[in-house]
Amino acid sequence: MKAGIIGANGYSGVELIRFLSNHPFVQIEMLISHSTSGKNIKDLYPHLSDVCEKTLENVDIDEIAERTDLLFFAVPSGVSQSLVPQFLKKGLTCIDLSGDFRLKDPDKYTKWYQKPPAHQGYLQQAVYGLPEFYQEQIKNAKLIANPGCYPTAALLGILPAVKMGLVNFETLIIDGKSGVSGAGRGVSLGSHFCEVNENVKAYKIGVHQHTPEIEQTIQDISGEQININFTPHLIPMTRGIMCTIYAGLKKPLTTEEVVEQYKQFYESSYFARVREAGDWPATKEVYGSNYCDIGIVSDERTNRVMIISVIDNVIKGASGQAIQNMNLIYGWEEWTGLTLTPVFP
Ligand SMILES: NC(=O)C1=CN([C@@H]2O[C@H](COP(=O)(O)OP(=O)(O)OC[C@H]3O[C@@H](n4cnc5c(N)ncnc54)[C@H](OP(=O)(O)O)[C@@H]3O)[C@@H](O)[C@H]2O)C=CC1
Ligand SMILES: CC(=O)N[C@@H](CCC(=O)OP(=O)(O)O)C(=O)O
Repeated sequence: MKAGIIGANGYSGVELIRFLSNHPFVQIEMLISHSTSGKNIKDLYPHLSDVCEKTLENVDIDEIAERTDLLFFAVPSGVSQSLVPQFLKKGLTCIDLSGDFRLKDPDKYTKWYQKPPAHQGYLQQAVYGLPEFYQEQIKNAKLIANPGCYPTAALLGILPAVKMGLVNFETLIIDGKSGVSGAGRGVSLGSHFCEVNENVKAYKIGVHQHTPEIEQTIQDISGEQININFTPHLIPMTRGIMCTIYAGLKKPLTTEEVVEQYKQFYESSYFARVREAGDWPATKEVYGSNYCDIGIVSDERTNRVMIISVIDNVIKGASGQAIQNMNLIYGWEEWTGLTLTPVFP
């Protein structure tokens, strides 16, 4: 199978190159970039020397459609929606890492992304690429809306409790912390070393674009309307996301009881690892891997459950999950090319 990457010179793009270079059934056919076409990827990223030394190419719809079977879109929201439909019409499978096709309601996209939405038909066609919950739909998809990084960590943490009917939704609070690579390779004041180092900063409180994505998926799984409180923070590390989730329990349960239910729930999910009672995950324990690690505490004093969920934002939060989705579409084992042990220390 021949794959292309649009936005190959960004952080998610180079992670896709790393995984696809090790994938037994995929050949990287084209690396595409609009600002660095003509350059060799190894000159932009020397760590790819001898691994992938392809020249970046321009966006040429007909040529891309002729040479590739599947395209990854590792470009910003607003850009994907102008490109994806042209390739869908030519029969290619499209996996979009941006937020352009995640929200089913175009008005919500306009409100939270402050941009015009993609055409409604494509929003309806897109399958939300969270394999632990939408595996059957993903297998038949032509267009995948790969989840956002915070929603991946938050949803893998809370959705089992939602699906098993353990928690009250009106009390749901999600506190997210992200490493700086979540903002991409582009330079900005917010990701400047002096602004991030020795600092912890909350941002986009109450207006973060991942809020409606988390709400939409919880509503889809539960069938109930919900509004959440979500507060993202930028912290001085390169990779990793931790979401700490607080929810009221419908009936009292011990930590051991909730842990046991989560373990059973994720028994057949390769990439979701549930910790034993009293063991809480840290971002370094999933660094460089496609795992999501989940720790749970039931606070019997407040009758709340607290769930700690960690991922590598560029992998399970972006490129690794995109490869997992590709594997499901092509009928390969979901872990093909993704069985990397986390890098520690
Ligand atoms: N980093 C992360 O942890 C995560 C990222 N994502 C999403 O993945 C996508 C890529 O993110 P990331 O790799 O971090 O971003 P980067 O900023 O590192 O890379 C962005 C890429 O988009 C391309 N690009 C930018 N503007 C345009 C344009 N107008 N037309 C065509 N290409 C363009 C750039 O190429 P060029 O230099 O040629 O302009 C570059 O390759 C985004 O939608 C992001 O939200 C999702 C989850 C997590
Ligand atoms: C640290 C950091 O800045 N993270 C980014 C994540 C953006 C992202 O993944 O964008 P999508 O909307 O395409 O999902 C943010 O919080 O906006």
